[in-house]
Amino acid sequence: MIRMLLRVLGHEYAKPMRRTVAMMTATAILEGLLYALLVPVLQALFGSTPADAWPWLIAFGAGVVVYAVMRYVSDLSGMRVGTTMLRGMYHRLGDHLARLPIGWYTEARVGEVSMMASRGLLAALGVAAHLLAPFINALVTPLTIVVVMLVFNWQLGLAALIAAPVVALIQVWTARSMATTDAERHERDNEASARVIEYLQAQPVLRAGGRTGERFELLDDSLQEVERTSRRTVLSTLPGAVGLTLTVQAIFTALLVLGTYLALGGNIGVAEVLTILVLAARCADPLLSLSDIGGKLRGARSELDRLDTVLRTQPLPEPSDPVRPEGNDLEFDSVAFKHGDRVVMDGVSLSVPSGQRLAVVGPSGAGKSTLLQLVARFYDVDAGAVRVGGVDVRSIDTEVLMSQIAIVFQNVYLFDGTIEENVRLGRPDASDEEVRAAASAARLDEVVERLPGGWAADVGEGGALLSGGERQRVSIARALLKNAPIVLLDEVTSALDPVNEAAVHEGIERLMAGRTVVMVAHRMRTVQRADRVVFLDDGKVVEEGSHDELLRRGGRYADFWNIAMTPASSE
Ligand SMILES: Nc1ncnc2c1ncn2[C@@H]1O[C@H](COP(=O)(O)OP(=O)(O)OP(=O)(O)O)[C@@H](O)[C@H]1O
Repeated sequence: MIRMLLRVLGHEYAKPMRRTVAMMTATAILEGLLYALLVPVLQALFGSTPADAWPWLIAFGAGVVVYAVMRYVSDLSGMRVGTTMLRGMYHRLGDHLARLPIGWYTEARVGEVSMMASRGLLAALGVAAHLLAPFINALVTPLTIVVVMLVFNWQLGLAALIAAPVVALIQVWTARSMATTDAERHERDNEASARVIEYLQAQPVLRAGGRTGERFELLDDSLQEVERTSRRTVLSTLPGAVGLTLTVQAIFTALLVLGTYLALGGNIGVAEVLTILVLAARCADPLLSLSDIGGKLRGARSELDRLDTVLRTQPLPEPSDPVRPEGNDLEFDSVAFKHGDRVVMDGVSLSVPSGQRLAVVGPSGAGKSTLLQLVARFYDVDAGAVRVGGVDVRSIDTEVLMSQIAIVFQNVYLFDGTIEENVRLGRPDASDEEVRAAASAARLDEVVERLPGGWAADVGEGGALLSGGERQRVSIARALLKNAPIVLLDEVTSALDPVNEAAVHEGIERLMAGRTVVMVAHRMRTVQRADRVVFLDDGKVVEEGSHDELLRRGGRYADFWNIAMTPASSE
C-alpha cells in the first residue's frame, strides 16, 4: 500500500513517509510495553509485598507521559505528510494531465478523471493522516504484547502467536473477495452518475418526446444496481469480519483454558494467569479494528490504483532534438490511423501549399475531424507522416506546433469571465487594443452592445449567456488574435441563424485571409471558396480537385452536392 502511495505520489515523499511510519511503530511498541508493565505490577500486588508495585506504577506513569508525547508527534507527522502529499499529488496529476495528448480527453474520460482525482486524492491523504496510525497500532501493539508473553511464559505466548498467521490469512482472503465486488461497484457507480447527468441534461428532449418515465426507469434500474453491488461489497467483507472476531475469541478462550491448566498443574501462579488474560484482552481491540481499517485501506487502494492508471498513461513523446518547421505548408504522407480497432485514416496522402485553402468534404464518420486533429497532433499516426512546413509533427516541439496553428471547432468552450478575457486566451500577452480589434473583426462588438455591462459583462459558465453563433464569434476572435499562419476550421457555420451565419462568415473570411487553411465544410458556399477540395469516405481520399472540376467529373462529390442541394436540405 505504501509502495503504491509512493509510486503514485513520487518517491520524494519516501523519506518523510518512512520517518512517520518509524515514529508510529515506535509509539505502538511503547504502547505494548506499557501493557507489559502490568506484569510486575500485578505480580507485586498479588505477592507478599504489594508496596513493591510502586516503582512499577511510577515507571508506568512516566511511560504514559512519553507515550502521549510520541502519539501527538507521530499523529501530527501523519497529518503533515498527508497534506504535503495531497498538495504534491495535485501538482503531479496536474502536470501529467497537461502533458497528455488532447485526443485523450474524451467526455467520459473527463468525468471519470475528475471524480477519481477528487476521491483518489482524498483517499491518499486519508491513508497517511487517519488510517496509517491505527493500522500500525493494530498490528504492532498486539505483536509486542505477544513477545512479552513469550518472555513471560513461552507456552502461553506460543498459543497467542498462533493468531498471527490466521489473522493475516483472513485479511488476504477478505481483500481478494472484496477486490472483485469493489471493481464492480465502481463500474456501477460510474454508470449511475452518467445516467443521472444524462437524465438531467436531456430533460428538454425527454419532455418534448414524452419519454421522461422511460429514461427515469433506466436511471432507477441503474441506482438499484448500485444498491445491489454495494450490498454485495458489504457482504463480501462480512465473512472476514466474523472470522476475525471468532479467531480472536477462540485464541482468548484457548489462553484461558491453557492458563487454567498450567495454574492447576502448579506451573504458574494465579496472578500470572490473570496478567496474561488482561494482556490478551488488550490485544483483542486493536486486532478487531483491523477488519474495519483493512476495508478502508482497500477502498483507498482501489482509488489509488485508478489514479495510477491515469499517471501511467504515456504522453505523446516530445522530440529529443526538435526541428523548426520551414514554412506553413501541410502534407499527409500515406497516413494511417486507428481509434482502437476502427480504421479511421487509411493511406491518406494530400498536400496544402502555404497560403492555400483545402476543403474536406464527406459523409458523417468519414474521418474529416480526425484529419484536422492529426495536423494539431491530438494523436500520433499509426503509419505514414503528417508534416507541417516540411517537418514531421512528431519532430516539432509541441509548443512550437501549437503556436503555428489556430483552431476553430464546432463546440466552443467559454470560461466564466468577460468576453474580453475569453478572447485574450488566443494570445494572453496581447494588448487591450489588439483584443478589441480581434473582437470587432469577429463582429463581437454587436454582441457586447447587447450584454448588460458591455465588455465587462460575464458570459457565464461555459458561455451560457451567449447563443451558439455568438460563442463561435468568440472562438473566431481568439483565432484572429492568435494570428497563427495555419488555420483549422471544423464546420463552423452549421446550424446558425442567418444573422449569426453572416457574421461568422465575415469573421472566418478575415481569419482565412493569407493563411494555410484546412476546413471541414458541409456548405457549398464555403467549399466554393477553397482552392482545392478532397472528398473523404471511410478514411480514404476518394476524389480530389477544385470544386468545379469535381462537379464536372460527376462522381461521388457531385452526387454529394446533388443530394445536399435538394430543396429539403439546401442552404
Ligand atoms: N475518440 C474517439 N474514440 C473512438 N472512435 C472515434 C473517436 N473519435 C472519432 N471516432 C471514430 O472515428 C471515425 C471518424 O470520426 P470523425 O469525427 O473524424 O468523422 P467526421 O467525418 O468528422 O464525422 P462528422 O461529419 O459526423 O463529424 C468515426 O467512426 C468515429 O466514430
